[in-house]
Amino acid sequence: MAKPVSIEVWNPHGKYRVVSTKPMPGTRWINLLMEQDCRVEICTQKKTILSVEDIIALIGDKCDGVIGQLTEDWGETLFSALSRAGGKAFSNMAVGYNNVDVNAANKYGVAIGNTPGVLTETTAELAASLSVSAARRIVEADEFMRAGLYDGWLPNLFVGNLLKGQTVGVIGAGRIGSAYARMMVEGFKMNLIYYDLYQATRLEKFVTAYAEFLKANGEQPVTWKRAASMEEVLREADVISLHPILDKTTYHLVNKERLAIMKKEAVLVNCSRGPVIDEVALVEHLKQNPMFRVGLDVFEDEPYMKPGLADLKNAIVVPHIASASKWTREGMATLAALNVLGKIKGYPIWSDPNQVEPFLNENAPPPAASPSIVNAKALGLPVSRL
Ligand SMILES: NC(=O)c1ccc[n+]([C@@H]2O[C@H](COP(=O)([O-])OP(=O)(O)OC[C@H]3O[C@@H](n4cnc5c(N)ncnc54)[C@H](O)[C@@H]3O)[C@@H](O)[C@H]2O)c1
Ligand SMILES: O=C(O)[C@H](O)CO
Repeated sequence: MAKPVSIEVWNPHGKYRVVSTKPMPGTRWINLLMEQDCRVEICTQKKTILSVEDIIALIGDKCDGVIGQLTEDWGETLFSALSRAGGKAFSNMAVGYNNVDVNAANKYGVAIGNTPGVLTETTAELAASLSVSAARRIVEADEFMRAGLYDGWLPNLFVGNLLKGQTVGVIGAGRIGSAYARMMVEGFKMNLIYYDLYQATRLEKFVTAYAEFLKANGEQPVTWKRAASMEEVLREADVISLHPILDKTTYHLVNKERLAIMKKEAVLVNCSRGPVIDEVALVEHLKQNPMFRVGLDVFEDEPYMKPGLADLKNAIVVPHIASASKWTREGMATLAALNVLGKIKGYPIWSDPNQVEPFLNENAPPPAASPSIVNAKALGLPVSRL
């Protein structure tokens, strides 16, 4: 039997019981739920990653919906517990939902929400920051200064890579991959090569138009290419950023063999999910190739790093903060709450989960719809006509 968990309660007499497994930024999400007759219970347990047993205790005997986190294992056990408690909806406060067994949710008729769009630019900005920081050795240089080692300008001090005119490679050119590509192409005048299962038409159009603009101004135009294979990107690009979803097809997408075909001075950035890279192979590659650099926001066995990674100067490591801007995190909380609320209230599903702005406007009530339910089709949920 799991120990009781500590909770904070809002609107104790609300008709519907909604549980959030973590305190989330902002108060709009709480207010929106309370306004619609929800009693909101927030787990305040001082434990970063809740176990399945902790969450079962939180769900209790009656629970209409749960807002959860990407660190939690939402599978058969939790969906059956939620269903027994009368629950109809679960939403991750994240766009990625590789921690959720959607088939198990379908079996119990539980709608699964995620939070796309609101974190696209914030995440792409961190990927761009890691790219520049790795290319220009910013973290190493900062540590050097703080250690009191700087005793004057030197021609060879922390020499890194120029981005302008080099090639940026994007693997997974969806929402975030495309936003990142635009930042690197427009901001640093890099050429683009990308690999995705689908054609990124809007991205291609953007780069074409930007190239024409540069040409008209007498500057060298940028170029783009959709690669036929991932290997082509790895071979040709100087900076490579990974932005696919994590599934069976992307697990260890970057492995020992693929690292070996990359340029010796390439920069590799990962703001997707840790297991997309074989981290043991990466540590070995970094040791053998000191001019190869990485910027990592995510790790294979989060919160842990593979042995040796933390000692390497050619690795920049940050703790899964790519979506951590105030506006984005508050927006993620709002979207997650509205996903759960929408299902409880029997609202339809928003027709385009890429266009979630109407839900984020603080000056107007949100549309009567769930912003993004990933198993809407499987559950036969109606789509909003708004
Ligand atoms: N580090 C963070 O804090 C953070 C923040 C946001 C998102 N993410 C991760 O980023 C992922 C992408 O988010 P998004 O909003 O851009 O999603 P998206 O669905 O818009 O983009 C994912 C892209 O990956 C492509 N893809 C899928 N399988 C592929 C394969 N085998 N090879 C190449 N491409 C493949 C898809 O076609 C799609 O274009 C999320 O699933 C999440 O895991 C991480
Ligand atoms: O998938 C996501 O949304 C991230 O990992 C957290 O923002």
